[in-house]
Amino acid sequence: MAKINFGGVEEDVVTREEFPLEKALDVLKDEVIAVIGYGVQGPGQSLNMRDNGFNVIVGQRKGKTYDKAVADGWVPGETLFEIEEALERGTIICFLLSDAAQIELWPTVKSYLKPGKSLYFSHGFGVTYKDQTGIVPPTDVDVFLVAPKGSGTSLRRLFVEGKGLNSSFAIYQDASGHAREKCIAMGIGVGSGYLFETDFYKEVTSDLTGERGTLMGAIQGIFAAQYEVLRANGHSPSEAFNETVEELTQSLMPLVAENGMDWMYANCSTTAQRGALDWWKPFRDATKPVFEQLYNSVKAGEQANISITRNSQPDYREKLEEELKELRESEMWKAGTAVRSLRPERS
Ligand SMILES: NC(=O)C1=CN([C@@H]2O[C@H](COP(=O)(O)OP(=O)(O)OC[C@H]3O[C@@H](n4cnc5c(N)ncnc54)[C@H](O)[C@@H]3O)[C@@H](O)[C@H]2O)C=CC1
Ligand SMILES: CC(=O)[C@](C)(O)C(=O)O
Ligand SMILES: [Mg+2]
Ligand SMILES: [Mg+2]
Repeated sequence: MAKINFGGVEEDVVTREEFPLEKALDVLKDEVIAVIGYGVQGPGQSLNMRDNGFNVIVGQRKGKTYDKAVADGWVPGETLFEIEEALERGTIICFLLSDAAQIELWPTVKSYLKPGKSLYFSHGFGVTYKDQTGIVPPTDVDVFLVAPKGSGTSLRRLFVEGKGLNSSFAIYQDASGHAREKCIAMGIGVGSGYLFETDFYKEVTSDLTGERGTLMGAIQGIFAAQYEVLRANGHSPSEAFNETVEELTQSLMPLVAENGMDWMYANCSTTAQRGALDWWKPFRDATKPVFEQLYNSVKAGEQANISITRNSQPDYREKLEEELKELRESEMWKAGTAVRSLRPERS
């Protein structure tokens, strides 16, 4: 493992240099990797592994998603199967159904986990919240996770561009004595950038916090708050959207991604720098109590409970669609649609 200094804290990480693809292919040469579920992570991970030369099959129930798998080049009866058939054939079972759906399929999956097989997750959810999910793996299988830090869509896109998303990895159970190398080999296989180690509990608590926080929940909240204040003060939707979202995604965040926040600041006016340096701390202080409340709720298992309860309802898709529609049809995001349509590269 490479020792890297992260802001004064030394951590062991796995890079592609020290664990090259050839090594990963060798570690998994006798395995049949069965990706169960072809939603968001399923396609990204299975296609990347297939293109990397691994022996991969997909298990997906019939329907629209199955058809998508066929369109992506998976061949029924050869590399694409009904779920139970894939579970039978696979030696590494990648459980990539939505976290709520995993509960329903678990008894089936469990019945195919013969000794010597491995169970792979991309989230610590099912195992950590076992009191709520009932997911307790048999003791004679390896259990590990690789959690790409981003959407399966980006995992695939970046792979195709020759880049990679970073992933965490964790070993929950090492029955074979080889769980660790198998897990890291899977991490390399799915197209990770570098891999950092965690455990199932830390993976799920950080992930649930991040997606509810700065990655998705908080960012939308801050966008909405600023947009509303600008609109209430007479600014047009164009002006409010550009000043809240478009400039951030098109101009400033790519600079942050490239070289950090200070460098982005340094490439803005001295006026902007002065203001940003004065205001970031009040924003931190105003939102920190909300982040603390969020983390405590995650820690107490409340967020898992809400996710399971809400996402197990028979009409959850319709309800979800209504909430997404509320976002899509808000003035801010409708303004966004118009703004995007005017990007020079789209006309
Ligand atoms: N969406 C993402 O990009 C990320 C997801 N993860 C984790 O990866 C895992 C998979 O998540 P997603 O790809 O988002 O899943 P998803 O919500 O896209 O669902 C995956 C598949 O589950 C199937 N499915 C749903 N209910 C089913 C049932 N009752 N029986 C059989 N099949 C059923 C669907 O047909 C779909 O193909 C989860 O543990 C998630 O937390 C981790 C990182 C990012
Ligand atoms: C994309 C990702 O890693 C998330 C936000 O945690 C998720 O989709 O669960
Ligand atoms: Mg998540
Ligand atoms: Mg995540």
